[in-house]
Amino acid sequence: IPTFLQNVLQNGISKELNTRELEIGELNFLHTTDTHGWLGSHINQANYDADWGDFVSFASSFKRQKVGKSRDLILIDTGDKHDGNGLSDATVPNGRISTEIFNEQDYDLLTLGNHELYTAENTILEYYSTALSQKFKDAYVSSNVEFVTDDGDLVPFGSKYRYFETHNQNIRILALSFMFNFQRTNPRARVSPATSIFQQDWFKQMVKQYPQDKVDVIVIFGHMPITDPEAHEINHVHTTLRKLYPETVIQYFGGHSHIRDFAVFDERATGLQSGRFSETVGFLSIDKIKSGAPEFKRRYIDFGKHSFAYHSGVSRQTKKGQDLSLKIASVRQELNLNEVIGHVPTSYYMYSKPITSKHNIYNLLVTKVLPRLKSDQTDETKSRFIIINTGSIRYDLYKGNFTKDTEFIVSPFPNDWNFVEVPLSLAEGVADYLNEGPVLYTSMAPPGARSRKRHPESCPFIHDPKLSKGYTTRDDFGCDGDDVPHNTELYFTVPNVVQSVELKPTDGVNVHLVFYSFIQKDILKALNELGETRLSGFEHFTDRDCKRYGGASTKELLKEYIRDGE
Ligand SMILES: O=c1ccn([C@@H]2O[C@H](COP(=O)(O)O)[C@@H](O)[C@H]2O)c(=O)[nH]1
Ligand SMILES: [Zn+2]
Ligand SMILES: [Zn+2]
Repeated sequence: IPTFLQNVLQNGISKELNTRELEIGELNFLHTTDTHGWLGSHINQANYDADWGDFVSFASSFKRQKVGKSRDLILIDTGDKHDGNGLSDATVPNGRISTEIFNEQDYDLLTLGNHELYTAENTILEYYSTALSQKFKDAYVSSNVEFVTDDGDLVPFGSKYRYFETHNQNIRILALSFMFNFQRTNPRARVSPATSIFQQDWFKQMVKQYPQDKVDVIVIFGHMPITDPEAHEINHVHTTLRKLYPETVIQYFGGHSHIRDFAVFDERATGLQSGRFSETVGFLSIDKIKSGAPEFKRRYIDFGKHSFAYHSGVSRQTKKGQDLSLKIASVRQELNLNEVIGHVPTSYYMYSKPITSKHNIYNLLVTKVLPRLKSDQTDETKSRFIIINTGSIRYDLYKGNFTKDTEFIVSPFPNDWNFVEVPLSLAEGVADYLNEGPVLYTSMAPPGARSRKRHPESCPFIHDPKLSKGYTTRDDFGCDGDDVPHNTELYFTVPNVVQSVELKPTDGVNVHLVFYSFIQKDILKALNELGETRLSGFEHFTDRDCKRYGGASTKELLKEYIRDGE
């Protein structure tokens, strides 16, 4: 037994982790979200050093040792399982092996995220290997997403809802799951607005069959942020549900915005969101469920071996967990994810260094990496602007080995480059236009900024070099949600887009504006609005004016830059 666990077992406290026991209630939940293929642990970050085998072990030991036979535990995931790590992205199709590994966890409720809907192959894989699987056919719920069959028929993506009773306390649960209003689905799926389901026959029938007196807890889990200052989707859902179930306890589990978050909806309803990239396991408990005054407790557990051992009281993996960790290690070998391509001389950060810093990753991209882009479709004698959305970069680039895995971690998307030839006077306004507008898809605004509208005041800054760097979370219950205090990360704002500009002195008035096909609609909107105000007799640009630019993806360019050195 490691010394730290001996301390825990003898004294009930963890000096090393500086944490305290979880407050177990009648009904308990462990929640993951936005894992994005991070099933093989964070090799560079000691506090997130657990892999999926450790997590599977933890959930079963925690249930056995801490929850016991008199209380209940429900395990939930809220989607986004692709795009962000070599384990999912280095296979064809993307997720071929990581889906099998992920599905080893015994989830009671699970659903899909938008990353299961960008490509048809991911949607088909998710539908057949998970939603329809023998193991998850009851647990997989999606109330507002449908799958399009080979014949073009629309069928529910899993169950529309799930009603069940817990084993120990016989708590009657009614669970529904909502995807945010995602508009970029491939043709094999359809997402309807969440609130539209309240008009549908199956929903009305469900309310009739399971009215308030037959339900103890409503669980709404889905790929939708629990704090949504722009669209308020979850709040619209809550308003309707509360009318139908005025007294029932409602517990939300959200995702998509990648933050640790907890929100109080009313005295009988709260929501939990559990971060991203297997950095967090969210814990939530509800006590006094039938008293009319339920008590909610929440905690954000770091996805690390020490945290798991402390909270389960067991430091050894289960046989199943051990086998899974061995499988993950061998899949990583098979996919050559540890293959060293180059050396990163210093770390580059997304938001813990200002964008003007030479340690900021966007700064590195626009000054050193994007200028390496070469078109295989058009001449390159013209001046050019290369614009990328900051949301396309997903993780910090750490000092040390740059491996095959690193490529996918930093920039997982195989985005195509397109371009449009435009007057210089328009091109130079596009980035500012997009940055002054609303959030472009998910920008990589830092976690604090994404919940700041709700909590303008932040938690006390922790500066203790002995602690690991990480989150200091402010939520509706205050500042004590992080299971382990971290040395607070500094956050600087990140714009919607960044650009690399190459102006050639001999050039005419037209330039090439190069961008990811993913943001073409936004580029056209910017050009057309700027054109209308800046140029007389302006004619709108359309998709037909946008041509393929070709050339290597950002992930390739970054890899080559690191391999070649400065
Ligand atoms: O091809 C793509 C696909 C996605 N993105 C970026 O990712 C987010 C969505 O990721 P979540 O994990 O669902 O938040 C999207 O808004 C884009 O910012 C991309 O750049 N290219
Ligand atoms: Zn996500
Ligand atoms: Zn998402």
